[in-house]
Parts: sequence; structure tokens; C-alpha cells
Amino acid sequence: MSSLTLRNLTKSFGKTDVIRGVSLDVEEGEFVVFVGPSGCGKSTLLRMIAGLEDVSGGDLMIGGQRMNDVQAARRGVAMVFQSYALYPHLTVRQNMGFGLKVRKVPAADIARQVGEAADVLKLGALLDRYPRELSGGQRQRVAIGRAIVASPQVFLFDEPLSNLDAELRVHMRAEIAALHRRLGNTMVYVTHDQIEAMTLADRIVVLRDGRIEQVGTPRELYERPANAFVAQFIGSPKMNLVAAEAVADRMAALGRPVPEGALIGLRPEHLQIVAPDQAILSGQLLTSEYTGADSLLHVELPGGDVLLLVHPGADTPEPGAQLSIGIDPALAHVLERPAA
Ligand SMILES: Nc1ncnc2c1ncn2[C@@H]1O[C@H](COP(=O)(O)OP(=O)(O)OP(=O)(O)O)[C@@H](O)[C@H]1O
Repeated sequence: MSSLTLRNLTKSFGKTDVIRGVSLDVEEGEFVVFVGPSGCGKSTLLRMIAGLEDVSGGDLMIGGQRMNDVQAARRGVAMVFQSYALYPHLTVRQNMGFGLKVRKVPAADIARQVGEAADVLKLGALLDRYPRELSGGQRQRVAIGRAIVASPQVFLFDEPLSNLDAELRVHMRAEIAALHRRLGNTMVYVTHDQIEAMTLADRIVVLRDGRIEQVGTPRELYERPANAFVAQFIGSPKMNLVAAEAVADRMAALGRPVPEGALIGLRPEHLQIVAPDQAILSGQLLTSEYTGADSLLHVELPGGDVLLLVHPGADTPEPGAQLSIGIDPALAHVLERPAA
């Protein structure tokens, strides 16, 4: 039995269809991450699972039970919000225990459960502080602690790290991964952040316009994207797409013929500067972005398209240089041209 099942789920706000038939099985203990461009429906889908938005159509099952019409508090889920959503007039201890108090759990049990969650999240020394006396990272930890205390079947995270600075994000990301290993609960996580998605997810769900484009492990999505959209959405800097015709002769010579009319996907990190007889493309270096270990080269192809290429930073060529560009042909992706 899967922990969470979505069957042809739909959601409309008035006449606007936002979720257009999403089906997904999330296994017990799985960490699933929703990604997709702004407005594709990630948060709406998560809020439907949480019970914060009604379901317009389809079935929503949690632990084998249909939850479409079950109120949020009875679904066995706990949500962690980007904004933390802590009660400002309650201490950390009271915030974390609030849900149990509402459910009339005896005070001694609340104290024990809050204490355990505080241990896991190293919040013991902060239990008597108010949210205003905490840093952003500490507040988010309290919000996660509150979710743990609720002992849900499924944890839902809506961009929980977006308000934190870069260093803290990295730290909290590792904490969430450790928490998942420790608790083993099913987790569904919405993010804009590629690295969060790739590092946290057992499987990533790529959404676009209220539909699923592809579901797979981070590696499957990176190595075998189902279409040009996923190919360009997963991976950073994003995959180059060139017309098959632009590389067909050279690819054939290298033993990898490509079909006419297709798009060829070339990841910037797989391209290399090579000798002219090894090249599949050539162009002029417009500009380079030096970041230390690497430089991101912007190379203008004869037709005017710009190709991105990741190159060792210590060996960054000068703008204006003519570059011959090659790739291990096995790493080129053959993709269908999307319908116009
Ligand atoms: N209450 C609402 N009423 C009307 N339209 C809404 C409502 N909530 C969301 N929408 C619309 O639904 C679509 C999906 O919104 P949603 O917030 O789920 O997207 P998202 O993928 O989470 O976006 P982002 O990455 O920008 O947070 C958007 O077009 C949004 O304008």
C-alpha cells in the first residue's frame, strides 16, 4: 500500500484549471520533491494534500484512506511553511506543543514529545524563547519541530528554506536529509532549488502547467530526461539544445547518427574544447564567467545561437577566441522537437 496516492487529481479556481489530472504513488518512507516553473501548481498540489485547498476532481488517498473530504487536522499530515507560521505570542515550547494541547493530550505527554523533538533538532536551550528572539534558521527548526511533534504519516514542506541565507540553506538541507533518515517518514517537498531537489529526493516530480512531465530519481531525470522541457529544467547551467542538422554529419562520423528533425541536447558540463577534427560544433567565445574552479563560456555559433560550456577556470580562453567544441557522443541527448 502506498503512503500517498493521487488519482487523476484536478483543481480549478473558478474557470482556471490549475491542476489538470495528476496521478502519483508515493511509497511509504519515500522523499518526493515537486519542482517546476513558477505557477505550475506545485504549492497548490501540496496544499490539496494538506487539506488547505479543496480537491475539484479525482482521488486523494493517504495510507489507503480516501481523504478528499477529510479535514486537514485528521489527515495525518503536518506541513512546514516557507514563512514558518509560528505563533508570535507563544514560546518555542508552546508552539511545538500547541497541536497536542488542542487535541487535549495530557501535559506530561506533551512535555515528553516536545522534549524529544527538541533533542532531535537541538532546540533544547531555546524552548522558553519567543519566535522574535530566534534567527530565521532557528524559527524554521521550530516549525519542523512542531511538525515532528504532530507525528504525521506524511510530512509536507512548502519551500521551507527559501527565506534563509545561502550558508544556512546548505546546513538546513543537510538537517532535513538527516531527519528523513532518522524518522523514515514519507516526505513531500516543494522547492525552486535544483540542488535541494537533486540532493534530497528519492524521486523528483517535474510539473508544468498542472501536469506531470516526468517522475524519476534525480539520476534518471538528469541522464534520461523524457523530453526537451525536463532536459532543460533539470541540470544547471541548463542544457543546450541544437537542431540535429547542425551536428548530424559530425555525430555520424563519430559513430552516433542522429535523426533528422530532432533536437540534440548537450549539457554544458559535458562539452569540451577539442582539436578541430574532433569537434561537433565550432564558434566564437563571446564572454566567460569565471567562478574559480570553472568558467562558464558563452560561445556564439555561426547561426547566432549561444552555446554554454563549462570549462576549467584556470584555463579560461579570451573573448573572441575561435573554439572547436566536442562531446563524448554517448552523452548527447536525442530529444523530440516539442509541438509548436
Ligand atoms: N486562490 C487562488 N485563486 C486563483 N488562482 C490561484 C489561487 N492560488 C493559486 N492560483 C493560481 O494557480 C496557479 C498555480 O499556483 P501555485 O502557487 O500552485 O504555483 P507554484 O508552482 O507553487 O508557483 P511558485 O513556484 O511561483 O510558488 C497560478 O497560476 C496561480 O496564480
